[in-house]
Amino acid sequence: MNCFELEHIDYGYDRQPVLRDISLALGAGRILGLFGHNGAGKTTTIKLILGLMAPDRGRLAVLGGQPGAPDVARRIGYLPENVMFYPQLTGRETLAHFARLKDAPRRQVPELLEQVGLAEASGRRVRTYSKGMKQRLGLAQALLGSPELLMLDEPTTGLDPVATADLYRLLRRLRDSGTGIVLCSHVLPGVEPYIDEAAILAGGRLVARGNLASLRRQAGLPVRLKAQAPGADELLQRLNGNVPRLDTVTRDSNTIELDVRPGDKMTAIRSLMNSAELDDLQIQQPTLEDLYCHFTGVAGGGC
Ligand SMILES: Nc1ncnc2c1ncn2[C@@H]1O[C@H](COP(=O)(O)OP(=O)(O)OP(=O)(O)O)[C@@H](O)[C@H]1O
Repeated sequence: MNCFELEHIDYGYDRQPVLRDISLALGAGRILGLFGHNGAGKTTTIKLILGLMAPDRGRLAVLGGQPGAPDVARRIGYLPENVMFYPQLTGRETLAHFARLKDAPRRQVPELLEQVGLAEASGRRVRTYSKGMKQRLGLAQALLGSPELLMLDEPTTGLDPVATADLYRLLRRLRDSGTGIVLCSHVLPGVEPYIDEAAILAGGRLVARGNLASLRRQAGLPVRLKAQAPGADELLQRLNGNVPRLDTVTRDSNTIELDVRPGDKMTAIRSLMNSAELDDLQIQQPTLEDLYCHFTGVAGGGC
């Protein structure tokens, strides 16, 4: 069973279209990165999955049922973009309050506070928490009830690099235990190793979706090769004889740096490896940021 299935969804606020013809599904035990500029419709997509509003057109199934139905809603964890708490409650009291609302086991309260690194601060009032601590408390709240589908809207906001890495490791563990996760963000650096697939929204449409390998195939962006050799000139000449289309070349006396088309990559690598002088070779595939810029650019947005 998929965590959710959206088929040809349209949605607009006050008849202003925001989402158009969105089809997207998430399987159990997968992490989907949902990306788009500010206002692209990421939060709106999440709210439709939560059942907070109904699509104008299209079919939407969540955890095999109707979005918003009580037996579906209690199996979903959600971290909103701007998480709000009662400032006078402690972290522990806050989580206990949400556990009651969600009908989640009380024993999860200390376990989750420990898991998000707030065990020591759990007796402090939330008004004394930093932004990152509030964000972690929000994450603990989303994890109450061991959700089958976890949706996180900009979860790294306010987190320092160590806390961000901790969050991604935690998400990986949850994914490995079968949770489907949507990671919604306009912050791309660092997220690439942790997602199984990406969906890119631009202009209200889903302009790309798939795993990174398939997005790279679809985009056909050049692969960058960086080679170091004492006779870089000679290396370049040999390469020019073997690789039909080099897009760009920059070099100094010991380095050549060039972009080759994906189909020419292996020919270029073999040619470089055949050189006895080659000291070092680095291969840089297009990054998630490159792919994002490509697909939003094609849709008329750009980076
Ligand atoms: N309650 C609302 N009433 C009217 N328009 C809205 C409402 N909520 C969102 N919008 C509009 O819908 C569009 C999509 O907003 P949404 O919040 O889904 O984008 P987002 O991709 O999550 O953006 P961000 O990265 O800034 O959070 C925007 O143009 C926004 O102004």
